[in-house]
Amino acid sequence: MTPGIRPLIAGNWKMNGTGAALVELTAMTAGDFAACEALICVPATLLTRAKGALEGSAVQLGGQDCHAQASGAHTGDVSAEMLADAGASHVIVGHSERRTDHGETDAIVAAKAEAAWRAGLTAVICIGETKDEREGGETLAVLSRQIAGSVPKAAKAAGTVIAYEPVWAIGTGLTPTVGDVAEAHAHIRAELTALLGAEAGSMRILYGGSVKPSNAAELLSVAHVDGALVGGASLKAADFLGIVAGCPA
Ligand SMILES: O=C[C@H](O)COP(=O)(O)O
Repeated sequence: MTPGIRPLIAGNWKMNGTGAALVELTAMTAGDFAACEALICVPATLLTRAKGALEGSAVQLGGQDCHAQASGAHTGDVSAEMLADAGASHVIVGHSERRTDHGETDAIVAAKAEAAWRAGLTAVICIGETKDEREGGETLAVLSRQIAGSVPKAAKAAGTVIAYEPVWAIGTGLTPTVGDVAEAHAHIRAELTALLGAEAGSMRILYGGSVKPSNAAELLSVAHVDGALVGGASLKAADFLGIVAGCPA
């Protein structure tokens, strides 16, 4: 936690969910969000129906990626403006699965963050080291490089969230030690401050990678951990709300 920052618990459904999954969203709306903000990033095919399911609730809606351009000949892509039109308030950019599966570079991620702001969306910019990079002692250097390349200098706390996701912790059940999380988040805050100045002090830094109800409270108690980006455990309302319950009161 960072004093003065309200935590954000963000779910990322990845390529999961058809209309039948909307019952989980409806169930999430009954949660107690007194201690945090909540966000669910659904597949693009579900955005409009998810907007309906979340109507009137505190749970915000996000997309999982956007193209850097507003429109044009980019078959299969979705622009930030389209996400906003469908009811999204946030979009994830630079998730490691996009960086790996689609060859997204830091420069592409930065362009997507700027596209998100152009459309009035909050950009959730993902960074994180691979297993090989960690074992090679390169974690902090990788984070520095990704921040320098993926976070535009115009980033404002109101429209930007940083998500630290060690790639080797995603979907594996493995998590870094609390000490390792604390070191990484403190380093990210320092690098953001060097890049953005005072604006960085109120920018949320989320932790992602095998967050579940049983470890949420411990992870969320670490300094500079201002919420979580949750994959698998965001697919079921009971698990997601169990993580929300881990937010310090
Ligand atoms: O975007 C979410 C992350 O990739 C974490 O996924 P996970 O919670 O399934 O490990």
